[in-house]
Amino acid sequence: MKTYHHIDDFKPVKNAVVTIGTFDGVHHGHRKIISRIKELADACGGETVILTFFPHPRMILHPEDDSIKLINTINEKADLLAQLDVDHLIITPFSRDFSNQSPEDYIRDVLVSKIGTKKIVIGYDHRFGKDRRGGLKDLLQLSPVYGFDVIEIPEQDINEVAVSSTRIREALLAANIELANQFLGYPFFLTGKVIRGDQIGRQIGYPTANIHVEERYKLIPGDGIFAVKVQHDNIEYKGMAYIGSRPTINGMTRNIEVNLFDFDKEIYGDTIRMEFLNFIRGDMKLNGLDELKAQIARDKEEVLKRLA
Ligand SMILES: Cc1cc2nc3c(=O)[nH]c(=O)nc-3n(C[C@H](O)[C@H](O)[C@H](O)COP(=O)(O)O)c2cc1C
Ligand SMILES: Nc1ncnc2c1ncn2[C@@H]1O[C@H](COP(=O)(O)OP(=O)(O)O)[C@@H](O)[C@H]1O
Repeated sequence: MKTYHHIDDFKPVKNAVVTIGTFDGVHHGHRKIISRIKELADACGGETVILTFFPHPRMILHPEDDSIKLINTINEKADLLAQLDVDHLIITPFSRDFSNQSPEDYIRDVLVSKIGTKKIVIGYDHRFGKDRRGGLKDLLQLSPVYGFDVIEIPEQDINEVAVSSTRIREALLAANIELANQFLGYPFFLTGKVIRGDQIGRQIGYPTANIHVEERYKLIPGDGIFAVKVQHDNIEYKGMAYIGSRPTINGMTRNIEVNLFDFDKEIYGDTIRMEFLNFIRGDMKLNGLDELKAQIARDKEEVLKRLA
């Protein structure tokens, strides 16, 4: 898959089969749409193109605004789409200029001239152009003029996509990993850098790599203890993760930490990827470090059972 960080970097391709959307999560519903464009492209010897928008204007205008939470970072999304063998991913900033184009200009300049659209697969309710004035109707009207086909994704499929995204976000926020993963069709994951913590972990025999996720818009699951798989330096480890504010030691910050099994290396500054597989239990305020240590030992047994 080729990725372009601006629409202007893309050179129109022959027989572009295009779809447009956010594709947050790249879940079951999204995969169905992607299968559709791949089938259409195969049938006409064309190439699949996904047009997605990033960053959201709210992120640029209000960088301190933390309210946007997404299942995937833009890089994670690109990786997931690459795994699905999409040919081209165009990531374009949702700038004022871009959104101020009239529907007609958008169709002619972006879809036809810049992308070379021959077929567009689009949700029944998709809106574009200034004040979101453009829609399916405009595409259908102009399709004979510019020689492309419009394939509508019916309401039922679009609703399924929206419902899945909402359910996944809600499930993750409620630490219901199994349900989120069921909707996603793959284990939810995050990626971050290992930073220094209070170095209490090693004192109780469970060192934990504290993970800093750079993208503030990445959705972090609700508090709890999780069975995880961690990739570090192309090796996969089993482990147990903790998300919470460490009430036992009156922690001040919400941490993402992981104790890796059969591992004993200093990895500060390294990047790790963590896949969430099971929820084990909720966060608790234990009575001192000895109780915490005993509880973590029980957690480990439970995690090993789940990951067996
Ligand atoms: C499997 C596991 C379960 C944990 N459960 C709790 C808990 O229930 N309550 C709590 O306050 N901290 C819990 N912690 C977090 C510990 O308090 C934390 O790892 C410890 O303070 C070390 O922090 P440090 O990495 O900053 O040194 C848990 C950690 C792990 C790895
Ligand atoms: N099995 C392990 N799991 C996680 N981190 C480990 C492990 N073994 C060694 N480490 C190292 O120890 C660090 C965690 O130790 P800890 O005492 O909890 O310190 P900190 O509070 O700085 O995280 C990790 O960042 C990593 O560099």
